[in-house]
Amino acid sequence: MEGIDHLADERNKAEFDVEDMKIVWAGSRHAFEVSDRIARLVASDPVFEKSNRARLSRKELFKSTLRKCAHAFKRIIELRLNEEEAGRLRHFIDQPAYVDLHWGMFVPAIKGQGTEEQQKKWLSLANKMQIIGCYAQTELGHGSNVQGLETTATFDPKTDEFVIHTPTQTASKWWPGGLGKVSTHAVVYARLITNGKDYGIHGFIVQLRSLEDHSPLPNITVGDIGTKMGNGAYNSMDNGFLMFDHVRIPRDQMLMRLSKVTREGEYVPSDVPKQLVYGTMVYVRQTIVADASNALSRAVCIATRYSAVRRQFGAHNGGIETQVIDYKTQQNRLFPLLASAYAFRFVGEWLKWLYTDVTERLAASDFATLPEAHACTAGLKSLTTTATADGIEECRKLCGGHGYLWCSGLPELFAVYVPACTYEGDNVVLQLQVARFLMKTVAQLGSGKVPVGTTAYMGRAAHLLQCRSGVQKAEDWLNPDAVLEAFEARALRMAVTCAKNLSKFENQEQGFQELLADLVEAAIAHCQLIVVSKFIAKLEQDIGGKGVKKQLNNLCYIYALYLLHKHLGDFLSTNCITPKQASLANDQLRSLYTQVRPNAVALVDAFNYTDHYLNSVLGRYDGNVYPKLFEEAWKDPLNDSVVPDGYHEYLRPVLKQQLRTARL
Ligand SMILES: CCCCCCCC/C=C\CCC/C=C/C(=O)SCCNC(=O)CCNC(=O)[C@H](O)C(C)(C)COP(=O)(O)OP(=O)(O)OC[C@H]1O[C@@H](n2cnc3c(N)ncnc32)[C@H](O)[C@@H]1OP(=O)(O)O
Ligand SMILES: Cc1cc2nc3c(=O)[nH]c(=O)nc-3n(C[C@H](O)[C@H](O)[C@H](O)COP(=O)(O)OP(=O)(O)OC[C@H]3O[C@@H](n4cnc5c(N)ncnc54)[C@H](O)[C@@H]3O)c2cc1C
Repeated sequence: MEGIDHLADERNKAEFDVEDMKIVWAGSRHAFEVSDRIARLVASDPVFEKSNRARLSRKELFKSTLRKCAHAFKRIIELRLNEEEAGRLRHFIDQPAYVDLHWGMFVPAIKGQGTEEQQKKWLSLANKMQIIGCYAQTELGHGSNVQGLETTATFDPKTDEFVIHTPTQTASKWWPGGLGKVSTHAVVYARLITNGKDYGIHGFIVQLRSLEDHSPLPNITVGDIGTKMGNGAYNSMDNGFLMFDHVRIPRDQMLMRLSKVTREGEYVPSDVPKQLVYGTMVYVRQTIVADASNALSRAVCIATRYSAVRRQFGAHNGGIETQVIDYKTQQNRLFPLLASAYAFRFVGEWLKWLYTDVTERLAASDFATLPEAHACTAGLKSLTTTATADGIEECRKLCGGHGYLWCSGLPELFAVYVPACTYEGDNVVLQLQVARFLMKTVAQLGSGKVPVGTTAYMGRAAHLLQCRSGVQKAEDWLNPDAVLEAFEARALRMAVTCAKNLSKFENQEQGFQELLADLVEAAIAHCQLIVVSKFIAKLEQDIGGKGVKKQLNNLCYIYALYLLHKHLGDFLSTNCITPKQASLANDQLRSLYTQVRPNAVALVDAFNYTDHYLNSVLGRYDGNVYPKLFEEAWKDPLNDSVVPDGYHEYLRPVLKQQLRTARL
């Protein structure tokens, strides 16, 4: 059956041009060509083989990760890959590794917080990987509460040095990726103390290991924090612990772009907002949003192809059974995830634009949009990672029993992805940041300050607080204004209700703590509005290609109406829609599922994933699932011998009843 495309019928049904959709998914023809070329390069290189990852011991997995990273670096140099191509190469190698933190956080932290001189010195080393760095912020006792970090950096004017110290066990750095076994350097976040005064958290470049023999430098204790969830999965990463015993570094290793300490030990505060010290987190949260669509689309691609291959029930007189993708229940679980993958793609594109815009403004000393950029990156990171992690698990269930096999690709994908709900800010803690931003915006309504950007809708409070949806028939739910109005009214009404409830408390902070759960829900409603509105905005762009826009339109309204259905309680209790309108939305949703059904396989083909990248027997491009499941089963070490190890010691005595006591 090798060489036969078992999904050919599905592909023939498609009503749009897949090649054109591939360009839309990639973002541009250029981006598509780069991704396509690099994905094939990785897939054809035996060093990047990954099908046996789960069977490796932690040590073997880690060593093979080091090998892959070194080989990737060699190929980048040999092929003279540019930054974009190198990034795609690391992406398609698809193995969490120290390089993610080196390129993803260490380098950006120096770029964002280092002076020009510091950038020149440290980036020239980091860019050539003559030093390897990590981002050491979280401590054993403090992760979310950055202000609560305990590590100290005390200035010693006698020697012009900072003394980096871990005063307690809870102050030990704990979690930084790449720290455990690899990094030679770290950007360490510590409390800056000079002239006996604590000036709060600042970043410092600290060398951890010898560049000669890799041993830890004196007074530094460093190691790996231990095995994490899942076989293979995130265990290729050396998340580490780190303790300093009065380690001295030169004063000029404090990242001084924002604030400084002079030779005399005087603290010179920054003339820009102090929150810019959190800038690396804003950057990474933005990349995590862009990455959510990769992970979700991968799971959806596997579940969609397999749902088209898999048949259950419905056979009459020995005929073939029904493809499980034809069951409305399967569609109701799968198609909203397909739509979410596209929605997150487009909101990720938009967030990248927002981040670039705020960065340019900051460079021109315009800080006005920083709070919004923080709220958007925090809220969308939280929203998209939660939905993606849940979505991957749903895809596993959509694949029935075979989804639970490691070779489905889904267990490992879930185990690698799920910590995204925690790292770079716990998802609840991040939504609370959005809630604070919303409460401030609501408080300013009526003050003459006009809300802008993603909160511009709040400026139409007079209308949105009292409007009733005009939807009268199912098709009305395909009207962008109707959908936007319902989402805007719901988000605003939830925020305003929270603000009203807050105002009943004398102590605002106490009130905030009391209302945390409602505030998170209001923040989620606001973030969902952002995603829906950016999908609708995408449809307003000039999108070419046969039938492409129609498909995107269907997916956009599936995303919106599915959310409406899922959060019906919000929409009904805030009187944004009536039960009748909710029922019409459901009718429309079912109709959209029917329209997407013949296009489903082509819509996941548009992700252009190689079989290597998917690493899934169930998600194979050719749909040749069953023989390949057998092949994988035969490869399992338990099948190396017909009679298992341990038979003579532990099975035979049981079977032969040699373990029976005399009494029995
Ligand atoms: C394409 C491929 C891409 C792949 C993508 C993968 C990349 C890497 C992959 C994987 C590796 C994972 C690596 C993980 C790394 C980490 O986890 S690093 C550690 C991350 N840690 C956190 O995120 C901690 C979370 N906590 C915080 O961010 C903050 O402490 C806080 C919760 C925001 C609270 O801050 P604070 O204590 O200061 O308290 P507040 O009083 O609430 O805030 C003060 C004001 O500051 C504003 N604020 C807060 N944060 C920011 C920010 N980041 N930017 C701008 N402004 C900020 C806040 O709104 C307050 O403002 P106000 O005074 O006006 O109200
Ligand atoms: C795989 C992985 C990689 C990581 N990589 C790095 C790295 O490279 N560098 C680095 O510095 N760190 C890293 N981290 C650490 C990560 O950033 C933190 O774990 C994260 O910020 C969450 O903090 P925490 O662990 O302290 O959670 P906690 O804050 O202890 O959260 C525990 C619970 O308390 C709740 N909670 C906490 N505060 C509040 C509040 N104010 N209101 C309501 N609820 C609250 C949370 O919602 C959560 O349910 C990594 C973590 C993981 C899992």
